[in-house]
Amino acid sequence: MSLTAHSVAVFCGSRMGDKPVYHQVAEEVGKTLAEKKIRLIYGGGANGLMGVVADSVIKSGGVVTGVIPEFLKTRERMHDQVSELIVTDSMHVRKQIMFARADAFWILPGGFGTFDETMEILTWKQLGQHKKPILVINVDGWADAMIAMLDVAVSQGFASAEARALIRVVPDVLAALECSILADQVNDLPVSAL
Ligand SMILES: Nc1ncnc2c1ncn2[C@@H]1O[C@H](COP(=O)(O)O)[C@@H](O)[C@H]1O
Repeated sequence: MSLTAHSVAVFCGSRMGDKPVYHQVAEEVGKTLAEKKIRLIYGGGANGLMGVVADSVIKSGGVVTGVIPEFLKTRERMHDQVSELIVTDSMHVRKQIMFARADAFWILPGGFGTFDETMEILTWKQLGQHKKPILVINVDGWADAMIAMLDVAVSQGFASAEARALIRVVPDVLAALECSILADQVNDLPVSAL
């Protein structure tokens, strides 16, 4: 028997990006999570695509946990309408809480912070620290270059094909949902391990 995730961490931009389709898909992600009664775990800001996803979940009657470090409360405009807001004293603790609370990770268009979060969650999986699904929603090819970089690491002998298979690229939100199946999970990482 397979179970769909109860909570999904969405990593995406704190900016809007340059294409309307990014905004549209971020809204669709929020609506879908709310309709499927899946809790959104995210970075807690109201800016950019992050804010769009959170607003969309809230508008559709869903549940949102925002996790934001104290030092980013102003810069990322902390969202004050979320169901649960966790303010951390560091970026590391934010990442740890988001990791621990999520059953799966969805990656939407974003910038350097999104890349960092994606690589970290992928490398933790490569090191056997979790088995949670990681899905890149490749909206209008935004992730092509990032995926190409992973493939180059494999072709140059720096990563295994097995490790490359730990992150999946999907075309849309529906596919991400279908791939977000609960896997056996290794115990959550203690903060001290980061
Ligand atoms: N180095 C980082 N590690 C984790 N998360 C980060 C880092 N830098 C920024 N972030 C957060 O990621 C999201 C999205 O950032 P974008 O650069 O807009 O993709 C944001 O909440 C950052 O605080």
